[in-house]
Amino acid sequence: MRVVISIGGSVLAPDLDPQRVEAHASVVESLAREGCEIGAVVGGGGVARDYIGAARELGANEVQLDQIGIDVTRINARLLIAALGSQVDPKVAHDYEDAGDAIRRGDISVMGGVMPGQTTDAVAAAFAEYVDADLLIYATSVDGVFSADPKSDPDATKFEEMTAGELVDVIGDIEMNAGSSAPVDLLAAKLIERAKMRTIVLDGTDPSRVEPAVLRGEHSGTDIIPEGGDEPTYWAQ
Ligand SMILES: Nc1ncnc2c1ncn2[C@@H]1O[C@H](COP(=O)(O)OP(=O)(O)O)[C@@H](O)[C@H]1O
Ligand SMILES: O=c1ccn([C@@H]2O[C@H](COP(=O)(O)OP(=O)(O)O)[C@@H](O)[C@H]2O)c(=O)[nH]1
Repeated sequence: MRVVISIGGSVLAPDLDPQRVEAHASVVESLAREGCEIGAVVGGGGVARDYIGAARELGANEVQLDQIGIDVTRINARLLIAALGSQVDPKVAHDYEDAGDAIRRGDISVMGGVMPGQTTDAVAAAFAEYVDADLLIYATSVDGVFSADPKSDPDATKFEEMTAGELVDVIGDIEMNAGSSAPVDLLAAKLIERAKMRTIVLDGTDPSRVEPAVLRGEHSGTDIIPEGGDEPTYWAQ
């Protein structure tokens, strides 16, 4: 089974805690031992937002701010690489071809951002489509996709499952400035829809939640069901 795991910066590196990074790396290594081929995409987290905020005050434009965000995602990718064993490609992949080559060689490949105007959510979706992944996982700071932002709307309800088209509708109104927060960005949602990619959005603050989701489809987040896609297959079956 080939899986792309997007690890939000907010869950990988809300602060610089080596034990947390190690815990995420352990999950990735454990899945690799189970025979999964793995691509990981790492976000920028609070550090990216701090840099973006400072540079915005200094007058940088949105593309320049995105470039700063990309740099931070790649530093976080290096952190994850440092925690992964010898099975990882030691280079942060800067494009999908390099990432795909690493996976074909049998390595775990780690990416950060690639270009302005999007977030690592879209990188993960494009990476998953490029390598024909069986599953795309978003390990983020909320346990799934809600009808509205659960941090600001107490009446928001969680979708246990939804189509990619419904996902596009729910997140379509969220702002797209550098550093903005959404469980999955709009471009990612469109790519998931186009690729008919089976996708799970879950709470990755506890990294151990990723493994049962990948191996058995067990999680409490949101399943994004492809319209006209294949039935889910799990490695354990
Ligand atoms: N409809 C929604 N459903 C779930 N989360 C939402 C929604 N709208 C906005 N959010 C916000 O999206 C954020 C998730 O993104 P973020 O914290 O940037 O995670 P990551 O670091 O994984 O990218 C959460 O803080 C949550 O409050
Ligand atoms: O391909 C990319 C990936 C990231 N970013 C920028 O880097 C920031 C941090 O990345 P991301 O939002 O994915 O981090 P996370 O939300 O996971 O902390 C984004 O807000 C964008 O400004 C970008 O421009 N292009």
